[in-house]
Amino acid sequence: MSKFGAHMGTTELITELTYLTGFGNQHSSEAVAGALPIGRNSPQRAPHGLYAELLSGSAFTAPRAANQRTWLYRRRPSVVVGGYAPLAHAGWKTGAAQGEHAPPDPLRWGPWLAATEGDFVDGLRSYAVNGEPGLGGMAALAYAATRDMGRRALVNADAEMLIVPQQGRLRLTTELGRLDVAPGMIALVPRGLAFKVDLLDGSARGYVCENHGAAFRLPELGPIGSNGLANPRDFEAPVAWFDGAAGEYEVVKRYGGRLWRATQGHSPFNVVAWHGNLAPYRWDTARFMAINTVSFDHPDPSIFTVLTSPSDTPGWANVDFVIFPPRWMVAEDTFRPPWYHRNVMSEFMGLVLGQYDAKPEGFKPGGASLHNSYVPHGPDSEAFDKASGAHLQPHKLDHTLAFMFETRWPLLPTAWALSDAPLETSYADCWQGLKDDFNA
Ligand SMILES: O=C(O)Cc1cc(O)ccc1O
Ligand SMILES: [Fe+2]
Repeated sequence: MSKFGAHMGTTELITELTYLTGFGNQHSSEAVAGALPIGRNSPQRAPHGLYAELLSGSAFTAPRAANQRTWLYRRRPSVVVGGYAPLAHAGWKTGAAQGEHAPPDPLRWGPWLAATEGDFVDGLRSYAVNGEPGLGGMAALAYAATRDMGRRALVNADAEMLIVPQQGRLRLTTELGRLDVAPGMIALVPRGLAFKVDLLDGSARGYVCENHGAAFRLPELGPIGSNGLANPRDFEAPVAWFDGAAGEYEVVKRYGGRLWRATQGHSPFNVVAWHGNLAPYRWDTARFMAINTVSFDHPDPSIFTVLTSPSDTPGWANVDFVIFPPRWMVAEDTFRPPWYHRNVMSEFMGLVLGQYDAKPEGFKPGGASLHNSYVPHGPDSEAFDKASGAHLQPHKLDHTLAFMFETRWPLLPTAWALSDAPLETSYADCWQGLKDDFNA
């Protein structure tokens, strides 16, 4: 039984894997007793004949609160890999240079079904991109997989990867150990860490945010105080685990907005012990302590921020990860769904489960929408009529999970998103029924 008890509801999990808890903690883990050096990081000879290797997520001189690094004690250092050659890919795009012109229309896609068999890497498709790998920005992607990655690893040197499963449980094997991730949970893989995705249910589908900017962190809580929203202790990191099986491995590397591949004669998942505060995590959205009005009005969606990647301008996120979880609606004399709005920030949304209150029928689980910078949007006519006529009682929005990647830079849809993906041709029609009801 996992640490997430059955009482949490959305994600009855999975296996007996064990985890270390606490976002950003200084974790320590060893798969073999004595593999972790005590009192120093680089002894003349590391224990058990292992190699010491440092993985940093921040400049050495970053302020202590933002400093991230982990020491790995492994059977061979990751420099032992063959030469890289370019690898073609059907639809993984990153950076504004790989996007198309963004039309000033709202865009929405139905659930995507991959036409071909493939693993997690094969099944990545970018909906929308901005920024530039190495400098900042993000990409919003879909994934669909019908095969394990098996003896294939991915190293994304361009971006941290936030994975949002929508169908099918995943087993992530990372250099630091294994994580089981079900729909309703998310996984966060640090930039530059090797990992692979195997399928616990035979197939899987979901979303990915590639974050080219500052690493995701928990948002400040301000007047909320010292508890609430996503709580640090609910983030689970893996314990050290290594792959003993000999044989060839393919390493796929995202580097400079391009994909590369190399082969090596051993598994990259050969880390016997590690310690540090740069680690992959899983987190169950059912653990989100939602805060909202208990009087009136609809608060800004920033109240639902799980993780934020700040930019260099205070308050203007490179990307925020925001969820719309099950919650009670109690506002009095209030139009409860989102208001109509035009925002400077750009909003990419996905739906894991159920219905989203602003678009009860039109937005499908597995679908996606893009309301770009200054593109007007809000509840469709159906949602408006329902909410403005509703008898306002406490009401539970249940069996629902929508999310948003919100970024300060406009998102450019990709060629795939505009042509091959299930783009709706008349999305904007969902607002045409909003009549002029003015009566003077
Ligand atoms: O557009 C959306 O559906 C996302 C959203 C939700 C909300 O409650 C307020 C603003 C906002 O952009
Ligand atoms: Fe919005």
